Amino acid sequence: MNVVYKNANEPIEARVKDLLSRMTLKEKLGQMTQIERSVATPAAIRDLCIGSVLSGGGSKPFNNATSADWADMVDGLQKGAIDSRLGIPIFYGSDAVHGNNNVYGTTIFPHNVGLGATRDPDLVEKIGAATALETRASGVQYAFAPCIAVCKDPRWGRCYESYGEDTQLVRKMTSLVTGLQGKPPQDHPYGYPYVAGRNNVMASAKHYVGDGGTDKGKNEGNTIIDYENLEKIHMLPYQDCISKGVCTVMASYSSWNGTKLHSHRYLLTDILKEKLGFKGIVISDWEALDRFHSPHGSNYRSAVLSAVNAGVDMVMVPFRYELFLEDLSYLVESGEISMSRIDDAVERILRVKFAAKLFEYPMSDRSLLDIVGCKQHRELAREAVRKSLVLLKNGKDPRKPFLPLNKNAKKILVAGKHADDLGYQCGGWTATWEGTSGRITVGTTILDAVKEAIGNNNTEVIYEENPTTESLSGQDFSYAIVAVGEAPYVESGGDNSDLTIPFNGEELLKLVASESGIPTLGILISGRPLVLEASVVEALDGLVAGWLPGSEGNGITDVIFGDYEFHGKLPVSWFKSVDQLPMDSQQNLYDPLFPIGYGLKCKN
Ligand SMILES: OC[C@@H]1[C@@H](O)[C@H](O)[C@@H](O)c2nc(CNc3ccccc3)cn21
Repeated sequence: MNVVYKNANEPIEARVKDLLSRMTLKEKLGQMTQIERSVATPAAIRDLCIGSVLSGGGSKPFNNATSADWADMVDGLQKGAIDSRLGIPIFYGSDAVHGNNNVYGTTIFPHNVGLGATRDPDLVEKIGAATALETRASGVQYAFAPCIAVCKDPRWGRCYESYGEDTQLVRKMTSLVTGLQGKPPQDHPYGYPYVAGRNNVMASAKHYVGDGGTDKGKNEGNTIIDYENLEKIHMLPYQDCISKGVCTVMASYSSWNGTKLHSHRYLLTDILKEKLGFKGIVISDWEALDRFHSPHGSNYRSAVLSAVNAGVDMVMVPFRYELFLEDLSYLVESGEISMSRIDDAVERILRVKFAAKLFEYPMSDRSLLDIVGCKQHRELAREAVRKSLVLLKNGKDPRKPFLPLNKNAKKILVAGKHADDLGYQCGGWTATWEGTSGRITVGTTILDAVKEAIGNNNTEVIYEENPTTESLSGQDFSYAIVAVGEAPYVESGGDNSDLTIPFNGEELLKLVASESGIPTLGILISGRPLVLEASVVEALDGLVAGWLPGSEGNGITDVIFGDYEFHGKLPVSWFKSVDQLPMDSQQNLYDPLFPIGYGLKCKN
């Protein structure tokens, strides 16, 4: 007998209609439920017809779990789904936001602020394709990326997750969706979800809408702006993602003029689904419904009512899923949530699952394991690092450029807290949610890269994380490379209103460059512009914004030693003082230290 929904030759909409008609209410509500790995079991997934499982930032089977360990975990949960009455597969979501960064040994690409500095959408598309391969190798079919926030204020703790402050730049970088999902055929229907095949993942355009425009950059805050500017500044990148067939859109924790996005029917349904024609899934953010009321998690049924009726199709619960299902079931039985709303949500979920070919390929493809952290991907990441670095100063005298540095110098000092710390280089959303210090995965630090670049020359490389005038005196260094910057942070933990260089970074730059009088290149490893006193810039011979480059530190030495030319241009305005924030490059009063788009070349 031809069971339409099980037949891959049937049109997707026919499969959706057939499967929906076979589902009980309980199964439909289960599909709208996304739960966290730590509370997921094959039995619960089977019995409740759970639609999806996720790893919250850093949630993994065990420490240093490899891609194969992840694939074992995901496949184990998928078996529960396949054993359910109708055999509807789950999709497993993870924040693969700069590579498959939760997993040990994967390629870690520069965070989005650095990719914005490249101005290279083709490169970003390739990064998406590489990320998709390494993500699928771990069994994960769904990446919570790209973040297409237009970050208008660097005080925002998620500034580094944004490609920049300019809408048109962010629009170009939505090419990541095509890299992750694959390129839809010419005749692909507008707004319809698309995934090319097993080497691709579903993407999530986030966080809809205006997350990067909140007042004073407060994370999960309030974006105070009229609709015309909300659309012009923050919504246009969603149109680009929808036109590329993005499978999901994640709602923002933030509010628009005082109303939470997660309960905003006009923006989620009237605009996103109806006006913009989005046919995929609107997914909530983590515990977003628990944050509707105070105390956290209170009045939950009311939050479920608001969010689902506003247009949220799948809820990233992620822990209290029995309560979610109980409340949702009550609200449907009572008629406060209509069956047509439930059917719309479930149709969208099934549509994405059929489009992603999950019914045909529910299990991981172990043949992909060899591609994880492979040379080709690391070379791509190294290219991205090269192209992301922005040269802000090159010499105290324009006629005497300081860079490129001499690989055959007699004696080089490498210093600073960020010179030999892979975790700091990678930033947040790496190995753990917040990110950490140290050798957190496979990669090359700045110090490693300097030593590799110097090779067997007679050059002496001295490393001191925290030198003093005493330790430096009489050492006769040819020059110094001093890497300073931010420790990793994430979300509200990164909200910061003074934006000075942590760990006394400015003092160290001054100590090496002026007090010790060593010709010095400063490298700033940070997710955003930081305060640079004029005296510090003046004291330095060279200054480079390195952003959060990820695992391939060689990309940094490629350009500072002149094997490649600098390419990067600022994706954000570099303020003189935080009193100037938020900066607007369109205003006459615009008076940055370095303007958006600024970036020197080495050789001219
Ligand atoms: O990891 C899933 C999502 C991620 O995709 C979103 O971009 C991000 O907003 C997000 N945040 C959390 C967890 N947030 C959290 C905040 C405070 C305490 C515990 C968790 C999960 N997620």
